Amino acid sequence: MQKLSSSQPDFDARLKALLAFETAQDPAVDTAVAAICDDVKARGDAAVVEYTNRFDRMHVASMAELTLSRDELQAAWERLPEHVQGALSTAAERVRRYHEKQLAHSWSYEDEDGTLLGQQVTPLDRVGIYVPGGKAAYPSSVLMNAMPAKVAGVGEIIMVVPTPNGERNDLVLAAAFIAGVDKVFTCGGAQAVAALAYGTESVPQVDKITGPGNAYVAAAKRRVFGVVGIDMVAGPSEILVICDGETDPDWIAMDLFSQAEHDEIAQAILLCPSADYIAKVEASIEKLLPTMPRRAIIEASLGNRGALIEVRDLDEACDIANYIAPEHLELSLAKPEDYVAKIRHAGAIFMGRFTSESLGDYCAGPNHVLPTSRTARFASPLGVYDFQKRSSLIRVSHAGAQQLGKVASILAHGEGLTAHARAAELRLDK
Ligand SMILES: NC(=O)c1ccc[n+]([C@@H]2O[C@H](COP(=O)([O-])OP(=O)(O)OC[C@H]3O[C@@H](n4cnc5c(N)ncnc54)[C@H](O)[C@@H]3O)[C@@H](O)[C@H]2O)c1
Ligand SMILES: N[C@H](CO)Cc1c[nH]c[nH+]1
Ligand SMILES: [Zn+2]
Repeated sequence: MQKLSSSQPDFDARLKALLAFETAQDPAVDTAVAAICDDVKARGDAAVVEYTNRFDRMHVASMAELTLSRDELQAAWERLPEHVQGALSTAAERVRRYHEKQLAHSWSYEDEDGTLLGQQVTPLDRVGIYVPGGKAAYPSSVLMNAMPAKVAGVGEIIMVVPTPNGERNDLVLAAAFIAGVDKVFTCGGAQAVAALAYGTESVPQVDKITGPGNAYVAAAKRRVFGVVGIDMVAGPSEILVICDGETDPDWIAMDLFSQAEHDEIAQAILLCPSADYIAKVEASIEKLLPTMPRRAIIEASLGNRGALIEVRDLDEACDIANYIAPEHLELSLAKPEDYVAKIRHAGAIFMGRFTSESLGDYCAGPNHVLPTSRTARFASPLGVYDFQKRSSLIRVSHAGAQQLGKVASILAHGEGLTAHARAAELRLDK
């Protein structure tokens, strides 16, 4: 794992190199994804079945074998032990309650002359949610995608999830059941994204696709954007921890592991003003790594893209955090409230020593689908707003047409658009 110090003369260049990662910019991935998407568009179900057999090592003959009804989701729920049902329900309820606060409502106002202006908010008709499943199963991602869609009032939720080797995960299916998913297709990757975007004989075309995934999924979402809406192009998971040097170093090591274990190209970084403390975290990492079932992934991730960075002070740590714009930022500090206002760019901010990022991944309430790869500079967590859209409302009164008609006429003539001008002028009193 790299060790850096902000006082190194070439620190800025080193930090830039550490962060360098562009989702789905690999031309080989783009080429493969383009071919898969075009094939699914042309051949529909047959192509989805072929690619699923190839990439997920399955042996199905038709799309029917990749289709799950609500009854099958319910059966998965009923197979779960009671304490697991309880945990899933608690998480779902907390996620629902948080997202209800995000619900936007229609609004309007009237000018003095009776002209009405406003915005009508409507849910999307049908959305597709992508639940990753290549290297791990993610029931929590089912909740994080489906609950905001449900709260928004989306008419139909179609979920896709790969089941490598044909192994279905009851927790994932049960989460889909309690979240109110309407239909599940057990396929993933670019072929699933293309099926949702273009529609096939079995998969209904959706209006928007949300959810994280690997480079193939990201490239496919980027490719189909425009045919359908997408939430974001998500990259691998990231965590940035700012610590004052007083948190148990084992806790911080495990928090870094928690995102590193997602993927060999996930990113985990610690910023701390104390070199002694950094050495303690390093020792904790060495001690704890052999105890981790996903040790190989964690080791690769920390080796590839992890770093322990000594900073001058906590203010500088906040400046660096704003540059990194991480997906997850832990403020493992005595008084996180003193620093939170200094953070302008982060997908989610976890405040205080007891707030491990992992609680946010599962059950705190806020969404865990967050902007990655520095996109928190301009993007926000997945939310109810991603499943609602807005139409402007304009109802001009007779009196309003007199005033607005004159303004529009002048501007339309200025643009040389006579029909626009005449349409306004025809409504002026003679
Ligand atoms: N941001 C979040 O909220 C969040 C949540 C969970 C996971 N993640 C991230 O999502 C990613 C999940 O990736 P994953 O791989 O586990 O699952 P995935 O479902 O994204 O990808 C699996 C699919 O990739 C396709 N694929 C694999 N190799 C291919 C190849 N050579 N050619 C064409 N297609 C191929 C297959 O179709 C397979 O079904 C990880 O990076 C993880 O960190 C993010
Ligand atoms: N940390 C992931 C988002 O980057 C979400 C997740 C799901 N399960 C565990 N973690
Ligand atoms: Zn996670």
